[in-house]
Amino acid sequence: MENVTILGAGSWGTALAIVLAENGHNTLLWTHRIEQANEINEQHTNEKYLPNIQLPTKLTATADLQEAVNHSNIIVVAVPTKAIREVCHSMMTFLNDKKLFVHVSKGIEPDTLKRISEMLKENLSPDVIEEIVVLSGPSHAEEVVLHHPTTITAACGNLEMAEKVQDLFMNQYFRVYTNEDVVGVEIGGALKNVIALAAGVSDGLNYGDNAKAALITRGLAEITRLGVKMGGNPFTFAGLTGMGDLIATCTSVHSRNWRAGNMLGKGMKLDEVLDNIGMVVEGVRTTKAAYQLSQEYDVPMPLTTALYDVLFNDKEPKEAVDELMIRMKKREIDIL
Ligand SMILES: NC(=O)C1=CN([C@@H]2O[C@H](COP(=O)(O)OP(=O)(O)OC[C@H]3O[C@@H](n4cnc5c(N)ncnc54)[C@H](OP(=O)(O)O)[C@@H]3O)[C@@H](O)[C@H]2O)C=CC1
Ligand SMILES: O=C(CO)COP(=O)(O)O
Repeated sequence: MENVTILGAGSWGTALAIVLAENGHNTLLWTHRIEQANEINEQHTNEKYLPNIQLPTKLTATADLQEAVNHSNIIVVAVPTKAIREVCHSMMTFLNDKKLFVHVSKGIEPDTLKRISEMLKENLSPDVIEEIVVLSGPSHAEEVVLHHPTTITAACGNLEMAEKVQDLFMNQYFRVYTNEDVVGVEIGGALKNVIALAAGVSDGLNYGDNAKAALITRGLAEITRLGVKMGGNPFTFAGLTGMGDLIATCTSVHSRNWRAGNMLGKGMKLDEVLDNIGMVVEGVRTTKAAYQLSQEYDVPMPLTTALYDVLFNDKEPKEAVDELMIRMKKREIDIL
C-alpha cells in the first residue's frame, strides 16, 4: 500500500481520493479551504462537490500544503487548469526530492497553448519530477463514487510509470489501461470539453439526435486533425481518451460542459451560466486555446471556431449553426 496525496478537493479530486482510499492506500486530500478539510475529517462528506456521498473514514484532508506534499512521493494534481501554475509555485517552496506526479485535469492554457504536463514541467524544477503521468478518460465523478463500471487511461512515455499508476488506481469498478501517447491523451481530454459545450448548445436549441451525432463525429474529426498534427497517435483519438470521453461528455447530464452549453443554447448569457454551474467549466477557456491552436497549426476546426464566436464574439447560437450548415461542400474523410 502506498501513501498518496491528492491536490484539489473538487468533485474529481475527491472521487479519485475515494478510489485510492478504497484500494487501501493511505490517502491525504489537500484543499485550500480549511472549512472543507474540517468537513471531510469530521463529517466525512464533501457536500458542495459530491452531495449525499459518505466518504471513507480513513480518507483524511488537510489545508496545509506542506503537510500534503510531505505525506507521499505520489502527488495527484486535480485542480482546474487555471490553478495549475499557482499550485506548482506554492508546492515548489516545500519540494526537495523527486515525486511521481499524476495529473487528471483536462485543459489547454489559452495564449501559451501549453498542455498540463508542459505547464507542470515549466513550473516544477526537473529535480523534483520523477515522472508525469496523465490519467484521463470517460469518468464522471458522480458515477465513479457509485462504483459504476468506469474505464480510464494512464499515459506516460515511460510505460513502467504508467503501469505503476494503473496498479495504484485499478479495482473491480475502475479499470485502468495504459498508453504511451501523452500528447494524444491530453489533447483528446481537453478538446472533448469544447465539443461537449457545442453539444449542449445543440440540445438547448432542441436540435435532436442527428445534430448531436454530427457534432460528436465531426468534432472527433477536427480534434484528430489537430492532435495528429501536434504529434498525437491517430489511434489514441479513437480510444477512451478521445471518442470515449467525447461520448460520455456530450451525452451526459453530469457534464458541466454539456450543461453550460445547454443553458447557452436556451438563451442564457455566459456569465450567468458559469455562476449557475458553480464548478469548473474547462471548455470555455479551452475553446479559446483550441481556436488559437487551429490558427497556429493551420488546421481547420469549424465547430471550435463557431463555438468561439458564440462564447467570445456574441454570435447567436442559431446563427452559428446555420453558418456551419451552409459552408462550402467537403469530402468526409480528409486526414489519410
Ligand atoms: N468532475 C469530473 O467528473 C471530472 C473532472 N476532470 C477534470 O478534473 C479537473 C478538476 O475538476 P473538478 O474536480 O471536477 O472541478 P470542481 O469545480 O468540482 O472543483 C475544483 C476544485 O479545485 C479547487 N481550486 C480551484 N482553484 C484552486 C486553487 N487556485 N488552489 C487550490 N484549489 C483550487 C476548488 O476550490 P473552491 O471550492 O475554493 O473553488 C475545488 O475544490 C478539471 O480539469 C476537470 O476537467 C476530469 C475527469 C472527470
Ligand atoms: O471529464 C469529464 C468526464 O470524463 C467531466 O466532464 P465535465 O467537466 O464536463 O463535467
